[in-house]
Amino acid sequence: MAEQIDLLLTGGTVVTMDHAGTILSDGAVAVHDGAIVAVGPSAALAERYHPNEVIDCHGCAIIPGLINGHAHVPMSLLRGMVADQQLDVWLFGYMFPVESQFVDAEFVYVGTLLSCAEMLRGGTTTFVDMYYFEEEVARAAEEAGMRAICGQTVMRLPTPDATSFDEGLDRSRRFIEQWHGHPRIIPTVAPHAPYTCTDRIYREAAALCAEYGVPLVTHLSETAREVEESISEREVTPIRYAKRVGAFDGACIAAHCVHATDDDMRLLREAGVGAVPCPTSNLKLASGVAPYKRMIDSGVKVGLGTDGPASNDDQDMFTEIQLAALLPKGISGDPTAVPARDAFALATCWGAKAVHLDHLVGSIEVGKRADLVVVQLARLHSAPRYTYSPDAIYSHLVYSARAADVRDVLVDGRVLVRNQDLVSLDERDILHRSQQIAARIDTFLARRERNLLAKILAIGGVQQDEIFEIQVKARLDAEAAAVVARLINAPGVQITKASERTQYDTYFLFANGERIRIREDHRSDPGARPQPKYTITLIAPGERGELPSAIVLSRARYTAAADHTVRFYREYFQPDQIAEREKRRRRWRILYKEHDFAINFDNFGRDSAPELYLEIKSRTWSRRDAEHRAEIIGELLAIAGISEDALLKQEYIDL
Ligand SMILES: CSC[C@H]1O[C@@H](n2cnc3c(O)ncnc32)[C@H](O)[C@@H]1O
Ligand SMILES: [Zn+2]
Repeated sequence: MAEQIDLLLTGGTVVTMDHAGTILSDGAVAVHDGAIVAVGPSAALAERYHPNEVIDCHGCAIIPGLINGHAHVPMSLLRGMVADQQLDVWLFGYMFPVESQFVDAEFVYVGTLLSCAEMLRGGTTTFVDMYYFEEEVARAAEEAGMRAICGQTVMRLPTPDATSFDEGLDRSRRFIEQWHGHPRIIPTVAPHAPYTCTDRIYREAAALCAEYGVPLVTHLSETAREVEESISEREVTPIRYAKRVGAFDGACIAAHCVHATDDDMRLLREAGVGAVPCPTSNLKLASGVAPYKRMIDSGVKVGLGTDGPASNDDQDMFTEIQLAALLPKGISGDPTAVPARDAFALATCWGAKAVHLDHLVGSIEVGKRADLVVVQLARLHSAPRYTYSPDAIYSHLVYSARAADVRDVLVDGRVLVRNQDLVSLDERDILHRSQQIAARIDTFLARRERNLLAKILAIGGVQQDEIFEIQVKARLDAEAAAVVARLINAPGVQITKASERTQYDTYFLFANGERIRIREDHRSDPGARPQPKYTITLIAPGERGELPSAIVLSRARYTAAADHTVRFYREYFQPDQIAEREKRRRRWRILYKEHDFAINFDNFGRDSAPELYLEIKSRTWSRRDAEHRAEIIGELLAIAGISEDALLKQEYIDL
């Protein structure tokens, strides 16, 4: 008598991705209680089973559900927000500031629903995520019916859901406890990357993963710069560093590994770490092309991911598979480098190993969960079909199939997409809610992009010094030393501090008159700090008035420590013009008539042809006080013997 089962998919080309590479041309898959109970010829299974439901798969391939090994699914709401930037500008200039303003539980929930809808329609059934408010990712993935490893992100910087790492770790523990044991959702913790984490963060995250037997998720060796900085700061590559701080003690999923060295690959293989490059994102952020072939050949468990939709910009695993097949060919000149079958394995059986879920998914085999995808084969862009070679189906799936060819999707035997319609999610409602959130971000960015101060504030650490700066400048001649000596030795002048420094200034000039100065300040006087000091200052034109004697009163300067490179700031602010100045400066801080002033003796020239200037400056919060100080500066000029016609009105950058 025929056995009663839940479901039979029949009449399709079954691409099992099992160890033997079995392909059944008129094949069927029997599903019961969420698991695959038989795989075989359609006729045989039709005889053996009495299914409650039959899905006719003629003209289609039945493939294992695709595995997206690295994603930030809520970031679908940031898709298309900024493009064509390097990783640091993209991340520190746009993602982090916008996330800190807008990412909350609702953002994460709606963004995840949007991604789940997109992924399901494109044949992805499992994804590995790392983001904030990860309990909302888990909730949305659960509602969508998908399988997911959900990593609660931790780092040393404050995040949208935690003000410190300790708070983030507590949150991760609560999240893991809440979801641990769920049949499809694996909760875990995800230290963001070596450059945003400390040894302690990795060690404590690894200990938490060990306690619950869940994989640790992280980013490693995504860009060449990351590797260079890791070597110069820690003397090891990010991958060796991750091993040193315990990230590989249990199961680990390492996103990207684009710049993994041969030694790194050995470490990854020995520790059984899953390496998950993200071809589109790695190209779009110009991070590079992962060494797919060398990683595969050296026995590393390799998977594939989309990365977040803000750097991809879609979550179509068919594109990633195609790129993983094409890129190594283009780079090596060897068309056999990563054959279609291997590329397809990266998103199925090998991908499952890379995310440590190969006991459940990744191939169509008896005993595995019924995560299955039905792909139409006879579309305009993929017709006709050849069958003389067993490999032709891989070529078809890798080079011509697209996400839009996916017809039906099952996870755990439950149909989630039927005839290209989402069963578990309300597509129209998700699109509406997504656009509402994006509209708020759009307004915020439109304002911010027009406002340099807001842009500086967005990257953090700014002191809002809205002050009056009173300053006067004079060009000095051969008598310069005598002029300065007269000034600093004058009766009533008390020197409080003296220093010598070389300053390298880069000015960004904007059409509206605003300026940004990035200063590298090296002190050379005895006892000075050995490290240069980097500052970024916004000099807004603000209210600018001139007092007697060419004394300039400017308002609104905002200064912060400059944590990024000049290149970062250039790409982030996109100035209309750039100018550079180098000067040697002797500076005396003096007290005169109970007010403090800075006397700067500046040399822009070479020793053989010095270009000498004297600057007298002071700062205050009050306009009235500024005017009073301007009068005192007039007295100091008289003491120095500087006549009115030696005074300059311009800033150095304008001279
Ligand atoms: C770990 S998710 C949280 C955090 O990571 C940022 N992010 C997204 N994609 C990348 C990437 O490719 N490299 C580094 N960081 C990335 C995202 O904006 C979130 O803030
Ligand atoms: Zn990522």
